[in-house]
This record gives sequence, structure tokens and C-alpha cells, in this order.
Amino acid sequence: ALISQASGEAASGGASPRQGMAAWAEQLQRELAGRGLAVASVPGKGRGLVAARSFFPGEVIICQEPYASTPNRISVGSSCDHCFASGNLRKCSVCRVAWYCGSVCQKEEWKLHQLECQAISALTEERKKMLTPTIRLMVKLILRRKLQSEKAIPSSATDNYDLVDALESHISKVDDNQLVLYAQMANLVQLILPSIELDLKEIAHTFSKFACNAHTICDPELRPLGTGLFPAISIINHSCVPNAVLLFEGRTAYVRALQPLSSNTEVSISYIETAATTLKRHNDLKQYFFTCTCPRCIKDSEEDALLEGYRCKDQKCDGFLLPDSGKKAYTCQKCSISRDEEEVKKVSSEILLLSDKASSFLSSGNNSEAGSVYKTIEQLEQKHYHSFSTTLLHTRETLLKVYF
Ligand SMILES: C[S@@+](CC[C@H](N)C(=O)[O-])C[C@H]1O[C@@H](n2cnc3c(N)ncnc32)[C@H](O)[C@@H]1O
Repeated sequence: ALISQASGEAASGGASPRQGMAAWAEQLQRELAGRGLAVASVPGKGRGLVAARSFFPGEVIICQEPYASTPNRISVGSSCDHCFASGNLRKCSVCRVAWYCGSVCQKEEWKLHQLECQAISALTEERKKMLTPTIRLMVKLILRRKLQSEKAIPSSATDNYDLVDALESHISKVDDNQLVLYAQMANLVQLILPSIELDLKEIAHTFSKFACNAHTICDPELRPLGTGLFPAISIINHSCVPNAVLLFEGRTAYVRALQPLSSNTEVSISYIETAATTLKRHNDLKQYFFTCTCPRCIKDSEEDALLEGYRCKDQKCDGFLLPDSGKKAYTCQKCSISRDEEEVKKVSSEILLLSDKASSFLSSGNNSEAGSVYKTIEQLEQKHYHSFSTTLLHTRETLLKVYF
């Protein structure tokens, strides 16, 4: 049923099916069909990637090189601009921004970096400081589009700008402050690339696409190394009980089956950390503008209570709570005292809001504000969670990192 819905509308990003499928979308479907896959329109989710044959656990469903990618900490030179390897890195002597692990990677990037290098070298030191990884990702994306349109580098069915163009941006739902930020970032990109006439509105939309489509490139230990846009892999929707996983080998993204997939099954990966409560998972999914309705999200809250480790209301008792649906309450498994369900959920939401605030202080480098918010969180959590709760232990670990 899913594959029969794979209309031109789905794969061409919204064009009327009567106009037929765009040439790039037809090419993509043909290429994917060769790999046993199809793009389909999935009710309530937009496009999705569907298996057109069975896949065995561990099998690679799809792999892709990034259309554009950038290391996380560009000024420090923590990983190679091309393959994301660390160690023996050498800085580009002209722009002093790009780092490579050797001549092979430098050559691979040369056509693109030549243009980027000219643009960066013309910047003042003050402007160079504004080259965040996201800005650099956009600069590389625009330059790659230019090189492909001039046929200076090849393009293919899964490696072309039409695929980026068709990505979801959710721009109409983005709040005003974020829109202003995207507009300022688009202006900065225009200052970096003065010789290319840019459509600033389109660039702002593309920043919004980054927010719900770009992937964090990780090493085998899942440490983040950089960010990449993999437009074919971006067709895959989210589930909190995914049937596939996204992993990286260097710059290449691999989606592997986690379980046997039969033909006509939608491929799903998790966009977020799955070892979290429903409330936390939904909070983490906010940037993607949808509410997950996977089987885990619509189940009762017993799993959430176990994950959170709610403590007994009696501070002298060390019992855990489990939901008691009859009473709309959580009941201590040791002394049977109950806590009201609404009250428990209210405190959890309050903690989540404070955690968002603390982590945004932390990511903007304001450690002292972050530390004081984390202390408030710890106090709230001590009353709310059992001393073995991973949430509480995680807050304490973060506090240690902030202060030492
Ligand atoms: C990386 S894209 C996935 C492909 C997307 N469906 C498309 O049409 O291009 C992420 C977006 O897909 C949609 N999406 C992904 N998973 C979803 C889900 N489980 N339920 C509803 N929408 C989902 C959301 O709009 C989200 O912002």
C-alpha cells in the first residue's frame, strides 16, 4: 500500500501529480528501485523511504556521502574537513580555516575548497570569527551547487541540488526570532560570497531545512565530529522504536536494518536519544515540528515511570513509583503511598523547561548561569526522583563538567 502511493507529488516535493514526476524525482526512484527502495507519500509524515524488498538485520539499506559537510569546531582543527579523521591534521596555509589529514583528502576537496578558500581569505579577522559550522555548511552547499550547475563536478541521481530543494523546511512554523536569525545568517553568507547573487529568502529557508534534515556525523563511539546534509537519507522518517539505525564510517552515512524488514515496510530511524521518557523525546523532537505517534509514544506511562525513577513522597522511604491507572496516580512499590499523576507530570515538565534553559546557557558558553540553573534542577530532582534515577545522575555529571 505504501509503495502504490509513491506518486510524482510525493517524490517531486509537492508538484501536482498531473504535471507528472519531475525528471530528477524519476531518476531518484529508478536509482532507489535498483537498491530495493522507493520514496512514498506516508500519511501524516510527508515523504518516506519504503523497502521494496526484504532486508536482513545488519544489512545496509542505503548509504550516502554528504552533499555538504563541515567539522564541528572549525577553528581548532579537531577533524579533517573531508574524511573527519583526527590526528596529523594540517591547516590550509591560505585561509587557515580548513584542516586536512593528508594530500588525498585535500585533493578530494580541492575544487570546492578553492572557491571557499578565496572567499574566506578575503574576510577580515573579525568576520572570520563569524564562520560558525552552520554558516560554513551553507557556504559549501552554495559552492557545490554552483560547481555542479557549471558541470565542473559530476552530479548523480542521489547527489544533486534538486534533492536539497525538495527537503522539508517547515518555514511557516518557524518563530519570528528564529526567522530574524536566519535572515541575519543569510546576509552574512552573502557577505562571504559577494560574487554570487543569492536569493536571501531561499538561503533563510535552507537554514530552516538544516534544522530538520541535517545529521550529526559521529565517530564509532558516537562522539559528534561534524554536520552533514545527506538528502537521500533525509527522506527517512523518525520512530522512537526504529527498524533501522544511522551510522557513519568517516564521511559516509550508512543506514542498516535493526531487524528483518519485509517488502513494503517503511524504513525508520531515530532522530533523537531513544533512552528517554515520552515527554523528553517529544521535547527533543520539537525542532522537527511533529508529534511522534509511534507505538511507544501512544503506550501507557509505565515505561516512563521506570525510565524516570520517580521517588516516594515520603522522603524516608526509598521505594520507586509505578503508575496506577485506576487512581490516576503513581504508587510507591514499597509503602503504597501515592503521588498525584498531574503533580508528577507538572514537576517533570518544569524540570524539562529548566534543562532546556540550562543547556542553551551551556552551548552559548555561559557556564556560571548554566551552573546555577543546573543546581536548581538538581534540588528539584532530589525531591522528585529516586537517588538511582539516571536523570538525577546525569544532572550531577553535568554539574561536575560545568564546575571542573
Ligand atoms: C528528515 S525529514 C523526513 C522526510 C520528510 N517526511 C519529507 O517529506 O521530506 C523530517 C520531517 O519529516 C516529518 N516526519 C518525520 N518523522 C515523522 C513522524 N514519525 N511523524 C510525522 N512526521 C514525521 C516531519 O515533518 C519532520 O520535520
